[in-house]
Amino acid sequence: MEESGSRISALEAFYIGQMPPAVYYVPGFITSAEEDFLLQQVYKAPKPKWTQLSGRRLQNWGGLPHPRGMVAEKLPNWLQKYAERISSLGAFEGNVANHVLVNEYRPGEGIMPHEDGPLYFPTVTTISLGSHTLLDFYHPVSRGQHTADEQVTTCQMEQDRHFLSLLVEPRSLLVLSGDMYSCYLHGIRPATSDFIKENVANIASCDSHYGDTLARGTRVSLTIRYVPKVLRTTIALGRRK
Ligand SMILES: O=C(O)CCC(=O)C(=O)O
Ligand SMILES: [Fe+2]
Repeated sequence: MEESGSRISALEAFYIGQMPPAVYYVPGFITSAEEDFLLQQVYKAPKPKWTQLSGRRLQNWGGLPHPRGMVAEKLPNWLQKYAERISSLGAFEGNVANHVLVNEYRPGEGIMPHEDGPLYFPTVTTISLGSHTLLDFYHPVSRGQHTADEQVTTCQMEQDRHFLSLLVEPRSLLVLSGDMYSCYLHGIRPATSDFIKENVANIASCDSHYGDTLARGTRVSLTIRYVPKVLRTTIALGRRK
């Protein structure tokens, strides 16, 4: 489908204003039956497929992104279906997502503020399963020259750089592109519950309200992306006649 500038026209009805461009939040993107099925597939994966990190564990599907190019592996059908469905909305400018990270966070776990970096096409799409979470956005630490004065130091502290959050509910699709991908950091605090404050930019699209406290359960996220640089290592074999 058409995309104009950094906006994704098929998702325009789900655009979240009052934030830097561009955030799209689609509640109920998948059904409960699809959610159950996807969770079953995630937990069916062989144990070595999991990588344990401090604060979460993950599965990598599609190959390992690398500056010289990713040795691509075919996505399993249960992920390919969603890679195609999301790509057909125009999320990757006509390309089809070829990489999925599955992250599992138990209550109290999270992910440090980070940027997703240059190995991916600068749009990230996330389906959430099992529980909500609160995704926090941060201004980057300024790279300008500073004297070691106390006020500057304070402004660089994590809580001062946090400017907005998004509530991501189970079964939702979140799409971040443009400046929201390239200019800011995102992270998830290692908390067991979330208090919904005025800085939750998409609250009008959610089932919850300001002032609610939401207990976290185990959340599994599917982060579906497009890695443009792929090594075509299988071509020689494929051409043999
Ligand atoms: O679980 C999420 O929604 C965020 C995951 C994330 O930021 C990442 O994998 O880069
Ligand atoms: Fe990320």
